[in-house]
Amino acid sequence: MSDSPVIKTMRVVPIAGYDSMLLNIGGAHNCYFTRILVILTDSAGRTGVGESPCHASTLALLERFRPQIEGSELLRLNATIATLFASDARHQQTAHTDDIHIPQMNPEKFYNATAAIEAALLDLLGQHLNLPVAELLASGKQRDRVPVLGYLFYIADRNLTSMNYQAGHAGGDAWLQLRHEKAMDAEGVVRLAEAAADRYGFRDFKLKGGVHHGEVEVETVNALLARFPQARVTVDPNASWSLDEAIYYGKQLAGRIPYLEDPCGAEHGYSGRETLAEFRRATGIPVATNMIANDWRQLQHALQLNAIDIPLADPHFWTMRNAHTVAQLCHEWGLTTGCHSNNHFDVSLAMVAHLGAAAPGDRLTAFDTHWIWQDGQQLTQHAPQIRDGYLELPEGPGLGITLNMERVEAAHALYNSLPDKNRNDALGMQFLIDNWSFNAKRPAMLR
Ligand SMILES: O=C([O-])C(=O)C[C@H](O)[C@@H](O)C(=O)[O-]
Ligand SMILES: [Mg+2]
Repeated sequence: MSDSPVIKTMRVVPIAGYDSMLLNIGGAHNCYFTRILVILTDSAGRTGVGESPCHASTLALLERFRPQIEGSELLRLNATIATLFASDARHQQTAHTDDIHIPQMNPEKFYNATAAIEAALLDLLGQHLNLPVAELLASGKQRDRVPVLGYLFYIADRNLTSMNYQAGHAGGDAWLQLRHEKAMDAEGVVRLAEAAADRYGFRDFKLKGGVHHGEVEVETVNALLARFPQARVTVDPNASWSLDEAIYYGKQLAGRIPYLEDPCGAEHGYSGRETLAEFRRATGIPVATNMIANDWRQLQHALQLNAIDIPLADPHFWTMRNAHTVAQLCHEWGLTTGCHSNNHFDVSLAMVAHLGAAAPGDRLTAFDTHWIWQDGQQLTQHAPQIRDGYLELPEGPGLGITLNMERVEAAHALYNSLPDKNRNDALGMQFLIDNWSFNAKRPAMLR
């Protein structure tokens, strides 16, 4: 035995929080969103934490991994994580009925589970060494703050539903009120952007598309650019446009947007990687993706086809250390580093902050985060802060956060009270359009 601290306990805590009625190609976000916390304690009396998207199969995998984690030596975390990767769980395919953005072949639940464990181990290791996690990733800490973007959505009218969407509080900060109110057109989205820019100082915005007809979404991008002429604005229709449509809209936006995200996808026997390569050639617009380059094999094919410029390597899809390796490849190979996000709590925000802080080079596009939609629901004593358009690296060793256990238990109780625990964006859409069902090629409001 070395003199390494030993992992004593691994607690897996499914949790829930509140969300607005945000629209995307998969439908409408539920009034609740769910995540998982992995909380590790070690023989030195420390606590480490990681966060991941929540799904019943991820919870089952975490239970399966427990024997490999409890009793392991902290300083041998490389070997511990390697045993997880060596297990057959990595290659098992899971059911994807509720997932809209991840290709069928991607065993993403394995990565979600492993990512949360790895983050918690890195948190403990950083505390043991008295170093921030950013210093433990291969290139070490490069910066103290990471540019992040204002992630804008069209918002449906919650009053049309019988679901428990929260209302904002009038008279306070405009963002904290507007994020709960209907915003179905360019004017509404510009108001949201103004409120978000006032509160967080954003200079970059991304519009979640795949909701209205492409013309309407281009009009919204134009309205954002007119209101924020210095800002970097883009749109992500989640591959709902055909290649022809993507080229048509792309040519209207060319020269005024920094990149387009997944403008088109698989069609007529051609893969998404092939259509994106054609889109790039036709428009010259850089392409970002979180849909067709989510593991090493997909990334390899995407790069061979020259299909993408910005792989949005989300640490929850890759693990923090693998996402950092993608950032290194971007740096060495002339690509741009970026990061995808889903709704999340502040543990994930800290994971993203450390990843961004350690990404080498200066070709970094503003990272995604949905956290502004959850701001105020934090589960830590002091959530990382977004100021002046930057996510600040929390101070202190490890991830630099301390859980507020009272809030964690309340979020766990909320999760336990939910009838539907897995994500299902079709539910809310039924209040807007009768018998609505998902169609990967149709924006959500067009049926
Ligand atoms: O394509 C993307 O950027 C995302 O997957 C981000 C989120 O999942 C977003 O689309 C959502 O949650 O509606
Ligand atoms: Mg995307």
